[in-house]
Amino acid sequence: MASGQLSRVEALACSGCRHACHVMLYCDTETQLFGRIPIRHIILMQMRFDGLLGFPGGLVNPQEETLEAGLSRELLEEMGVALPISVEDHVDACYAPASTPSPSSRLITHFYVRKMDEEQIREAEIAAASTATDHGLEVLGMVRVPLYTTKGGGLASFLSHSFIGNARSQLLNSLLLLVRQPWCNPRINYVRDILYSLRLKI
Ligand SMILES: O=c1[nH]cnc2c1ncn2[C@H]1C[C@H](O)[C@@H](COP(=O)(O)OP(=O)(O)O)O1
Repeated sequence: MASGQLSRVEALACSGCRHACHVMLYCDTETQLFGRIPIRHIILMQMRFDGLLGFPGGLVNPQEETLEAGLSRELLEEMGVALPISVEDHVDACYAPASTPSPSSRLITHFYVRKMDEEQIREAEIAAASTATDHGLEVLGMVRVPLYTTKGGGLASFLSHSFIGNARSQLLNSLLLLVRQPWCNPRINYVRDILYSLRLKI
């Protein structure tokens, strides 16, 4: 485990720590941009009220509910859909940079990754812009991550925006996990190629 990272159990053992849970929802897709650029995956992020990009989710109090139940509750508010999140979807927990001198009140950010069907992703996008109570308030809109390069743009441009907390590294680490899955289609090596071409440390 990399330094600063915690297991779910270690994170929950921190008495007094605050916990934030966020999730990367994604699916495979056959659709092509301009009918020729494969999109391959739809990965959902959101434009937050503060103008920063992040993943759906929020603060959870483990004294009152499980991390996963709290994350599902946040998803209902932000995306208008009740998506069950399980412990198996938990991929990472780490301390957020300290904003207070007291280590016991530090924020731990938990990250989940959940694969869905394309139909479910599309339904969630529609609900997020229609029935979600946070729409236009805490959440200005869902955005898809462009997983390709275009002349002067694509993933590189997306990554040059401002992200909340460690959301940018959560995205990059998840992309790398995605390409390392044994079941992964070799086509997906394009992600590794893109990250190399961006000279990102991977
Ligand atoms: O996407 C994220 N990745 C990592 N950390 C994040 C992300 N979004 C927010 N955060 C951090 C920074 C925030 O202060 C806390 C709480 O998150 P937030 O979503 O703003 O919580 P509420 O909706 O206010 O419950 O987590």
